[in-house]
Amino acid sequence: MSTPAAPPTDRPIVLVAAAALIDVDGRVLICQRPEGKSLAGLWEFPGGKVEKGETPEECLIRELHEELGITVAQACLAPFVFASHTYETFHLLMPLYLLRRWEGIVTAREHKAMAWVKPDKLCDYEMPPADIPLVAWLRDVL
Ligand SMILES: Nc1nc2c([nH]c(=O)n2[C@H]2C[C@H](O)[C@@H](COP(=O)(O)OP(=O)(O)OP(=O)(O)O)O2)c(=O)[nH]1
Ligand SMILES: [Mg+2]
Repeated sequence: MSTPAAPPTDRPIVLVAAAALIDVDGRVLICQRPEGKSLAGLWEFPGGKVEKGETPEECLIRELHEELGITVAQACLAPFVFASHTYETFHLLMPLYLLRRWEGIVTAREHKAMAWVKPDKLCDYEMPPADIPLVAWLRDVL
């Protein structure tokens, strides 16, 4: 017997593009969300909401420049895994790309703090619930 369909909701699907920057020692960059924003204080992968008319890759190149001050070539963005998570007011769909090459010095321009973390230590940082499965994938692959 098939499961009855869930009743429709008006919860929008929000598309967010994010990147796991990986340094030469295999550490991953996470950034702490600033006060005054949703999920403040939690550690996330840099990135942001895909705007109208943008591809996820264009969005990510823009966001990484705004948030970290780096220049990224589209060819260096390697699609990895995605998060699909229901929050109270929206459903998050978030592709995560791996990124090992960029130009410029990574600087926390909009975040409260940033950290380069070995994959097996990411669990020491509180991250949004949507990110938990992504951390497991990174631990397996890196
Ligand atoms: N960037 C990012 N966002 C995440 C992660 N995990 C997670 O649940 N989110 C959520 C938090 C937010 O609801 C949404 C991203 O929105 P945001 O506020 O950072 O978007 P943005 O950078 O475009 O900023 P804004 O212009 O809307 O202020 O996705 C993550 O690892 N990285
Ligand atoms: Mg952002």
